Amino acid sequence: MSEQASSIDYIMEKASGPHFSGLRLNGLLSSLSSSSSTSPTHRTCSVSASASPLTPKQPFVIGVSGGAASGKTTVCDMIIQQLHDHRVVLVNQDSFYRGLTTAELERVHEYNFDHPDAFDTEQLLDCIQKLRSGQPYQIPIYDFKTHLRCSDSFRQVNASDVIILEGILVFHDPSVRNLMNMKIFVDTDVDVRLARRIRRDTVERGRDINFVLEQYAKFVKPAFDDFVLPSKKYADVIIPRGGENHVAIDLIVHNIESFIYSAPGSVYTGVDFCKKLCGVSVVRR
Ligand SMILES: Nc1ncnc2c1ncn2[C@@H]1O[C@H](COP(=O)(O)OP(=O)(O)O)[C@@H](O)[C@H]1O
Ligand SMILES: Nc1ccn([C@@H]2O[C@H](COP(=O)(O)O)[C@@H](O)[C@H]2O)c(=O)n1
Repeated sequence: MSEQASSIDYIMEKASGPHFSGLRLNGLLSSLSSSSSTSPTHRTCSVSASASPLTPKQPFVIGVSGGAASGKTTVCDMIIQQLHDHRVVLVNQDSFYRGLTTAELERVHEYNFDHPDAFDTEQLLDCIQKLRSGQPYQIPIYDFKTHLRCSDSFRQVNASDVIILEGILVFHDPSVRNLMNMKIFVDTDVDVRLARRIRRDTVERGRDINFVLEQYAKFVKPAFDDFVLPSKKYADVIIPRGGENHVAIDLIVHNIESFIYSAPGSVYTGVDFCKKLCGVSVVRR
């Protein structure tokens, strides 16, 4: 054990006598989180109480929405990196795209991938409900080049402390949205999103520039205005500039950790949380 960790243990043990009542973390954390959520100016560090209350050891569910190429995946990766002491699973809404039929494939230029009906939301809901109740799930694998799902392989996902659900329309369906304990919207300038999309779709997805621009004007932009932007109002936290915004990401991670450490039935103790605040790595019991 490092010198820093052992001295924190010493301080906590010393404080655990008659004075310990002043250090009850559950009370401290709930009062901190309720005070931050009451003021609109502090919304960036509040956590939604909209989902049903967490039961012991139930995973913390985070929804991350925003326009295509806004930086959702990048923000999720940064959160996951910082939560390295915990079991975190990332679920992409993209994995639940319906595979196109032969007739749809023949007229792919006319297919709207940005409409809510393009996703199998029933299956996505089933996935989040199972993961939330601690069961494993086999997530489909979607191929953006063929517009089909892999018929014989899946990504096996196991029980975790935190579930992050990322996608353009994860706030659209109320039954999916209501499973979330925290909702984040990544807010990136429209020109930046389009520039990134052109690069990604031509370089990584092997698409023709004319297809990309036509799809953008016909489907992506209108669907952003009709479905994605209106769902921004459900967000608890709005991150301007996505992954560049380290301050917002640090605040979010801190808030998630305070919930993990104070959840009823948590495997962590108050000492763990104090260690974490002091920058000491905490190992799961
Ligand atoms: N802050 C950033 N600066 C530069 N490029 C970025 C930044 N964030 C994301 N990107 C790039 O933009 C593209 C889309 O980002 P991604 O995180 O996958 O967005 P989304 O998941 O919203 O589609 C990727 O190629 C990624 O590398
Ligand atoms: N076969 C497909 C499926 C989806 N798209 C586009 O992907 C975008 C959403 O993905 P992000 O990772 O950027 O959130 C969406 O705007 C769809 O138009 C596609 O082009 N082809």
